[in-house]
Amino acid sequence: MMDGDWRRGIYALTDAALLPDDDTLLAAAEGALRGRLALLQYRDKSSDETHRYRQAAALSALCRDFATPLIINDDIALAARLGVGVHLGQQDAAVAEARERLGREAIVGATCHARLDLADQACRAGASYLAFGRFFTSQTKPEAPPAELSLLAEAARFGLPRVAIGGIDGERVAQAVAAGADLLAVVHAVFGAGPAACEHAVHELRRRAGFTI
Ligand SMILES: Cc1ncc(COP(=O)(O)OP(=O)(O)O)c(N)n1
Ligand SMILES: Cc1ncsc1CCOP(=O)(O)O
Ligand SMILES: [Mg+2]
Repeated sequence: MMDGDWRRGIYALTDAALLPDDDTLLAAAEGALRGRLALLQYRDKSSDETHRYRQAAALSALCRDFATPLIINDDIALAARLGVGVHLGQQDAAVAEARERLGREAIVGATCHARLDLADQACRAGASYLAFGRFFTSQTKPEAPPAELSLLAEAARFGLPRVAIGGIDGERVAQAVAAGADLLAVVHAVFGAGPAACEHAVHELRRRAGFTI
């Protein structure tokens, strides 16, 4: 059981290609949670709602055991059904809609790519955190628009936690933190080596990031 601050630390995103079935997904997520995540995101692009609900509900129960917030990618209705947070990109529903449907306390994250104007809009619409990137080459989403790390310092003006995403691994995590990232959003560096390696992967990212608690 952990009861940490979700605003600073490692933010792991699941990946349906790396974690193709329920057992693998849950074993990997449990390992990552044992390594002490700040947040866990369920990211699954399939259109099978039954499959998505089943997996997200299982992750929600697991996250409750670790007192770690679960975030659902893209899908406000699924987040509302489970009573958890949501992450929205520029092609997804509006942050204001999520805030209205999920309530004041919910974590609502927003993708801002490399743009401070998008961060300003998300902030005004009630976002809980602002995600920037991709900062490095990403195996998971190579086509994501690139961003410079210097953007993170400029984004301090919004007073919200700043998430860095895209190619973050053990070699790069300290650079992202030094540039101003509060949360390091990671797919491959946590889930790329299989369920048995996830706990160590998160510990190692935390150590290299300088997160001591
Ligand atoms: C923490 C975090 N940051 C960025 C994203 C990307 O969201 P989006 O631009 O909507 O792209 P998809 O993830 O939906 O492909 C994210 N999911 N999480
Ligand atoms: C969803 C998303 N948005 C920008 S990069 C990315 C994927 C990050 O995955 P990885 O940590 O494997 O580069
Ligand atoms: Mg999206």
